[in-house]
Amino acid sequence: MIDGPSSLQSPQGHHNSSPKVRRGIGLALCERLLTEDDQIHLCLACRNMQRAKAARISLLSLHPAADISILQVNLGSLKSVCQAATEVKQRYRQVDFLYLNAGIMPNPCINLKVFLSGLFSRKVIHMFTTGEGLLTQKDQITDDGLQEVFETNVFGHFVLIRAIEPLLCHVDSPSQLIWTSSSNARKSAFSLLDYQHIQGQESYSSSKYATDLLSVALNRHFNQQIRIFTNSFTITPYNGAEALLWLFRQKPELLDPLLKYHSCTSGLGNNYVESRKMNLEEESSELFYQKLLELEKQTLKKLSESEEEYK
Ligand SMILES: NC(=O)C1=CN([C@@H]2O[C@H](COP(=O)(O)OP(=O)(O)OC[C@H]3O[C@@H](n4cnc5c(N)ncnc54)[C@H](OP(=O)(O)O)[C@@H]3O)[C@@H](O)[C@H]2O)C=CC1
Ligand SMILES: CC(C)=CCC[C@@H](C)[C@H]1CC[C@H]2C3=C(CC[C@]12C)[C@@]1(C)CCC(=O)[C@@H](C)[C@@H]1CC3
Repeated sequence: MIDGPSSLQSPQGHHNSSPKVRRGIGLALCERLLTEDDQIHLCLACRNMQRAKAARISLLSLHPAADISILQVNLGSLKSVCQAATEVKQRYRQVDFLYLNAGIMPNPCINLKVFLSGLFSRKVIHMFTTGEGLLTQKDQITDDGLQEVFETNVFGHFVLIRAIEPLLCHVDSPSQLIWTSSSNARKSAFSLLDYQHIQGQESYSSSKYATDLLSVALNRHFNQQIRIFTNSFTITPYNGAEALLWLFRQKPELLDPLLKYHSCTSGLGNNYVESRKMNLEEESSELFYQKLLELEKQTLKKLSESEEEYK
């Protein structure tokens, strides 16, 4: 099984030999999965090996008998994604659960006007749970020539899924693909004509809506995977992992691919999962899927040509 990257960081943010564990949803999920069943094999796919090792040590301190391995992957680099996929195919015959957890929101900037008017309106709870229209981000371009938020949150995952497809599609024991979206996903922030969100300033909202769209198309094409979402601004990573853990226990064939599963916390602090219909059309999901197949073809060709040049 592969988990999304763990969230670990040294106290000052730079990497040293013993980084402090920064607890994100990925690590909280691993802890909860092992508490549920410590016989599973966990593979932590992380971009930073120091943090991955520290995450492994932290998990082993709680579950000494656990079987945990690590793998390097930077989702913002197609070369790294392809190398990771090759490594996965060498190591495993099947992946039962693929949790796609990594997601970035670089340089967030709060719109104070929207925040203050939201604070004194009836939409205050909606604002705090979805952050709708509250934040803008400054995106940048990766070495692959793609928008960083799009490549990290969407395209890197997409290429990885497709590259390890043979390990996911076993007829007798289908795999589950669980992809973390957000309640910040917004249709109006996304455009099929600008799916990388080059022109706007809400790349995070756009990328999470793209995740929702893709999950529907992936489900249609593979019919074995499911998609998930972590709701609202999570008070703790433990709460944020609620829906992810709940999905671990579900039979995928009983889940509706047009629903999103939200991790929620009540006023009394109890966690629960709520499903809500996604605001999307299946035709758009298919169109987007086809566009990504085309982009994958182009970018992988460019990558292999540049690798040939360096030989
Ligand atoms: N926190 C919240 O309120 C909510 C979060 N979400 C979503 O949940 C997911 C996890 O969020 P959370 O735990 O809060 O966030 P964190 O920032 O704590 O964790 C995100 C993880 O993604 C990893 N990552 C970032 N970029 C890359 C990359 N290029 N390649 C590989 N891994 C990468 C980071 O690795 P590294 O340790 O190297 O930085 C980090 O471990 C995200 O997808 C987020 O969008 C959704 C709704 C609400
Ligand atoms: C300036 C003061 C006093 C408060 C600002 C609060 C915001 C920083 C905060 C309110 C709602 C939050 C939120 C998110 C980020 C931080 C807020 C805007 C997210 C956008 C984080 C990532 C997600 O995926 C969303 C679900 C969150 C929605 C709510």
